[in-house]
Formats: sequence, structure tokens, C-alpha cells
Amino acid sequence: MRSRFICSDADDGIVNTVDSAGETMESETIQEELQSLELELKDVQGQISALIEHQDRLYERKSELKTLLKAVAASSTPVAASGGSSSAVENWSEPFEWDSRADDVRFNIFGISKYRANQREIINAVMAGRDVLVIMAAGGGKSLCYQLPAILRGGTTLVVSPLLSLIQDQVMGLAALGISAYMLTSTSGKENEKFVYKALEKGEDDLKILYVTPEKVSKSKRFMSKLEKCHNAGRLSLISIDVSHFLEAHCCSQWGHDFRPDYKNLSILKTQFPKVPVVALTATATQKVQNDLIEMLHIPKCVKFVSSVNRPNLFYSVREKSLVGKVVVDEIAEFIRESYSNNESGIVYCFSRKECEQIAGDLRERGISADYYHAEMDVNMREKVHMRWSKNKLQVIVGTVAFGMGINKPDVRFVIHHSLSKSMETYYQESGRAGRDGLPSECVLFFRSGDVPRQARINFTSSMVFYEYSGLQNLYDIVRYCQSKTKCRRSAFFRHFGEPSQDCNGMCDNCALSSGVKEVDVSDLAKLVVSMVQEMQAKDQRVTMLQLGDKLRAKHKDLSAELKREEIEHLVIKLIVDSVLKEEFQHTPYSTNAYVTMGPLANQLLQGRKTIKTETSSRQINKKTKRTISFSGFYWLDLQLESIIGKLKTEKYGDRILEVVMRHNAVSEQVVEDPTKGDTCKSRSSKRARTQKNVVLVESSEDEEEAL
Ligand SMILES: Nc1ncnc2c1ncn2[C@@H]1O[C@H](COP(=O)(O)OP(=O)(O)OP(=O)(O)O)[C@@H](O)[C@H]1O
Ligand SMILES: [Mg+2]
Repeated sequence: MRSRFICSDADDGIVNTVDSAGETMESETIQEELQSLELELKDVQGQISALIEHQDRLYERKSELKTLLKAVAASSTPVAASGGSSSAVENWSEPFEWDSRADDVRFNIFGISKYRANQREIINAVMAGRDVLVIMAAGGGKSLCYQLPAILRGGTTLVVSPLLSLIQDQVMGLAALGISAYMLTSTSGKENEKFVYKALEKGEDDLKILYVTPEKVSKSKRFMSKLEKCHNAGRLSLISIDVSHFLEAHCCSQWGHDFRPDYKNLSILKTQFPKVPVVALTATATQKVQNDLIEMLHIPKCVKFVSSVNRPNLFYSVREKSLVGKVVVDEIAEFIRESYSNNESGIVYCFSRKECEQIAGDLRERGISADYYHAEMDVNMREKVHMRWSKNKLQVIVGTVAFGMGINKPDVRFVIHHSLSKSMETYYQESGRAGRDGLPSECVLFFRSGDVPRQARINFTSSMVFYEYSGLQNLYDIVRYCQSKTKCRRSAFFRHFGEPSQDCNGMCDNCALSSGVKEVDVSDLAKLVVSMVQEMQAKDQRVTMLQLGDKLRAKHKDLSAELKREEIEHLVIKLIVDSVLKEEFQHTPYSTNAYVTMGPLANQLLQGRKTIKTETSSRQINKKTKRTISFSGFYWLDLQLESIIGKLKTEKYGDRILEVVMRHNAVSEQVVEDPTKGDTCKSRSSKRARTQKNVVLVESSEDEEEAL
């Protein structure tokens, strides 16, 4: 019988029981229990910190949603139509003494027959000497809002614009209209600089509009002293600041946005020239960013005009991206050939410079006139490609997102994303390069779950750690946009920009095509995935999304039969987006690895308190059907009709014309629906002709009766 005595170790209160045989059997079991306790404690502490982090996110999201709610409430009251931050409801739509002069300049100099939404009101507020903040969709017509007053007000208008290529575009465009517009930038040469400085100082030469970059204002003392002279002589009549791209490219997020340093110094313009009206313009800005902008530019009393972010003429769609690169390029080439065979201009955005060059070459091999454009190219080469494309000598430009910022081509008919963008904001801006002339255009995004970690990794280099959370949430917003097979694509933009939802008019794939989408409960499979991550985490093993998929299929042979790799990837990404799993990044000097770990809601799923459902769709977007449906909807034809035969005739004859077209469409659709009949290429060409004819514009002619 073994005697036992007890020694108590007062420090940590652990009681050691020691067998008289000197052997400490229990202590081993106690040690083991202690170890598993330590492990479990570690796990629980991990979960607690994850839950606290998740709680922080929820608080942030809650305050963000409250801001959105205020914005939505504000935008539904009349005063907010102009969003005036001034107390009194000012009516900028009433007649003003400059109306006839403004109409004359608008029509005879700019060749514009009528104002678009908000343009006249904005021009009136600027002419009345008010500071103005303009939020207007890409292609909405912001430039007219300061260029027209620049002519009416006399003196010199200073325009601060973010990008050299935008400035060149604008100066060229204005010079072509006979307006004396100049630029003062790193590339504008000594002669030009001499002329501009003399014109600022003396005022003898006609200097209507002067374009500079934000750097010029914040860095050049000489420039500011010349501008002072112009102001002191009473000739500085207006300051326009194009604040699109004022956010750091890497984090367009209302949580962690940061202004480009040179923009922060622009408040000097209002401080130095308090009486000169400032008009700030951008395509997108959430409520919070708007407030920060007003503060940054020192225009607290400005009148705010917030137009809808809606781009009714754009058809948004998401396509599944094949694992095989060649298949993706074939699909892109076929889409362009099928739908845009008349050399209509388009952009293909790629993830990296290498991909740009590869895809441009592949498209050329498939008979598409395409070339690439990225920041590493020699400047002249880049200019040449941009020029050829602008002059329609090149149909498709294949660029990285850097390209999007510099172009103003109004007739871009399609924007294709070969990979997903980094956020809803950037996707809105990049896709917004399409259809700036207001005519129907298409925005297609090729989505594959495997691209998500790549996008996340590339965006979150080590210097990005601070923005990691907000940047990730932004990336997950666009992943949700891509993964949904039922939610209207447009509504994702309204939600992101805090705007009440508007009717899509069938101008997105999820609205245009019959549903045929089913929800499937995949909670059991999700539990297998999460348990596998849990086991590996317990053994301190890290796993990437790809490795997880392979391990799962290796472990559950029965699964691998019916489950394709991309379906597992799709599920893992969905679990990450739903906070059941989490992406963690390990930054090394050479690369950033994205690992999958347990998320804050993992246990809810494992304990059966959460279900996971994915959407499967039997529907295939038949290119032709989609084209016919999307572009023959009454909405879009109505839109075209009005821009061709004007509002009055559309109201008078529009329905009858649409009826005729829809009747033709119905015929062409039957042919489209059963391509098996006869020789498809023959019927396709006759289909194309008919489809093309029906979608082609109804020419405006005096004898409308003829067209019926
Ligand atoms: N009232 C109008 N009627 C017809 N076309 C217009 C009108 N106003 C502007 N446009 C044209 O629409 C196109 C886009 O205008 P603009 O470049 O000013 O857009 P934007 O709002 O600056 O876009 P972004 O945000 O992309 O810079 C231009 O070709 C311009 O001439
Ligand atoms: Mg613009």
C-alpha cells in the first residue's frame, strides 16, 4: 500500500501528491491535464479576441449604417435635392439674370442641347459665388459645371486636377472649342510656363482656364505668388478642384480612408482667396467622405449637390471564370466578336502588367484589335497606344487599373474585368469608364473564388497592415457582389454609397434573366471544412485556401467525386465572407501569404446554431439571349429613342415604334432560342442581322410614320 503525504506549493496553490515510491504518477496526469488546459485556454482566448474584433467590426458597421440611414433620410427631403449644407432651402432652379448667356455658351460653344440632371443648378450656385460640392456619377457631366461658369465669369479659372492625362484631355478638348485653356505641369515646357506666369501677373493675355496638379499648389512658391498677383488684381474668378482620385488608391474605404498628401494642402486656396468661389467635384463619395472633403477644403458653407450614382445605361453582369486561362480569353474574344463586331471601343482590365501583355496578345491571336497599357511601359509607347485607342484605330485596350484614371473616351461600349476589383468603389469607377455618352454599354466581371486571396495578398503588403481590416471588408463587399446570383447588381452600388435603391429596369444579369436559381443548404459540408481548419489550427499548422481544398478532397474521397475544386473554393470564400472562417496574412520581405483560420462565427456553425446556404443556378447566360433581352428592354430603347428623336417625338410616337421593334425582337428571339435549327452559323448570321437590326437605332426622320 503506498503511503501518501501532501506538500502544498503555496505559490501557485497546486497541491502535489507524491507517491511514497517517490514516483509522481499523478503529476504526469496533472501535467497532461495542465497542457490540454493551456491549449484550451489559448483556443478560448483566441476566440475571445476574435469575438471582440468581430464586435468592433459590428460597432463600426453599426455606426456606418446609422450614417447611411441619415443620408437616406436626408436625401429624401426636398432641401437635400441640392443637398444644401446652408440652412435656408435655396432654389437654384429659378430664373437667373445670366440664363440667356449661359444657354448661349452651352449651345454655341459646347454644342450641348440641354442640361443633364443638376448641371444648371450647380452652374447657378457657382455663378452666384457660392462654394459648391458636386457628387456626380462618372460620365455625368461634371466638367461643364465649372467650364461654362469659367467663360461667363471672365477672369481666370484655376482648375486643380489629379492626373496629367486628364489635364491633357481637358486642355485639348477646350482648345478644340476655341477656349483659351492652358496647363502648368511638369511636362508643359518653359515657353508655356513663361506665357502663363506673365498672363497671371499682367492679365494682358487671355487666360480663361488654367489647369494645374495638386502638387503644383502645394509645392511651387513661385506659382502661388503669381496666383496671388492674379487674385489681388481681381482676376482670379473661380477655383475648381477635381477630387476624384483624392483618396489613396489603396484604400477607398469610408472606414480607413486617407487623403493624398498634396490634397490635404489644398485648403490653402480657400484661406488665401476667401472670396473666390471653390467648386469641388467627384464621382463617388460616401456621406462620411463628403464631410471630410468639406472640412479638408475649408468650404463649410458650401452648397452640396449629390446626384445619383446610378448609371442607368450600363448593363452589369458577372460570369464564372474558368480555371483555364485560355478558356477565359476565348470567352472574352467571343463576347467582343459576337456583340461588338463594328469596332466599338472597349477596355479589358487585368490584374497585373504581365497579364495585360498576355491577354492583349491572346486577343490579337483571336482576331481582336487589342493592345496593352500599363505603368511600366515607356511613356511614348503608352501615349501612342492611348492615342490609337482614342482615335478608334485600336478597338480594345488591355490595361491595369491605373489606366482607368486617365481616360475620358465617351463612347466606350464595354468594360471587361478579367479579375475582380479590390472594392465596390474601385469597381464602380473602373466600370464607370463605359457609356459616358449615356448610350447603352456593358460591364462584365469574370469571377473565380481563387482570385480572392490573390487580390487580398497583393493589396495587403506589409505597409498596409493598418488598412487590412477595412480593406478586407471592402474586398469582401465586391466578393458578395460577384457571388450573388439573385441580388440586383445595381443595388450593391446604392447600398455601398448610401443611396436609396432605384429600379434596375432589367439592366443587370440577375434582374434581366429568369431566376432558375436555387438555394442549397451546405452546412454539413461547411462543418467538414471548418472542423478540418480547427484540427490543423490545434496542431499549429497553417493552411492556404488551395491546400484546404486539396486536403478536404484527400480526406473525404467520397466528396471529391462530385465536388469540383472551384466549388470548394467558392464555399471557403463564402465562409470567410460570412466570418465563419478568416483570412490571415503572413508578410515576409518577399511575399505575403494568405492563410485560412477559424473565424468568430466558427463555433456557431459547429454547434448547429448557424446554417450556410449557397446559390446554384441552372441558367446559362446565352450571349445572344442576354444581349437581346438586355438591350431590347423597353427601358433601353426608350433611352435611345429619346436621344435620337428627342423627348417630344418619343412621347408622341415612342410606344408605337417600340411595339414594332419588340415584335421584330420576338421573332429574332425565337430564332435565337433554338440555335439547333438548321445551320447555326447561317441562322446565327441571319439572327445577328435581325437582332442587330432590331437593336440598331431607329433613325430619326421627318416622316416618323414611315418607321412604324
Ligand atoms: N448636358 C449634356 N448633354 C450631353 N452630353 C454631355 C452633357 N454634359 C456633359 N456631356 C458629355 O458627357 C461626357 C462626360 O462628361 P464629363 O467628362 O464632364 O463627365 P465627368 O462627370 O467629368 O465624368 P468622370 O467622373 O468620369 O470624370 C463628355 O463627353 C461630355 O461632353
Ligand atoms: Mg471628369
